Amino acid sequence: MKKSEAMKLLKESREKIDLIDEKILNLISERTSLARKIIKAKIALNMDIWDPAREKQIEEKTRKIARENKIDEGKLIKIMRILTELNKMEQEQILRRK
Ligand SMILES: O=C(O)C(=O)C[C@]1(C(=O)O)C=C[C@@H](O)C=C1
Repeated sequence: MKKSEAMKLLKESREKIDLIDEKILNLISERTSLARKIIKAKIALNMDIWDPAREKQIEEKTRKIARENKIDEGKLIKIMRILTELNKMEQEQILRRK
């Protein structure tokens, strides 16, 4: 590959990554907003914040998607765990404020 081609490829790929990162971060914000709604339902239904069966479902779905896309399963699961942790933390904060 020529140096000029490589530089173009790097620049274009990084621009794409910037756009994807923005989308990911906006989706994470959207996901977190849903957790703030869910806590209201959980309070009304007298449910715990932690739902291990639901988390298991998410883990299984993540494993499947990781395998289909040949991405490291463990790493993808770690990302999803961070997202569920973020939501549980948000829900706990709302509960404490009540
Ligand atoms: O589905 C719920 O009950 C949620 O509160 C959302 C969520 C998640 O982030 O996906 C968070 C905590 C639960 O343990 C399970 C799932």
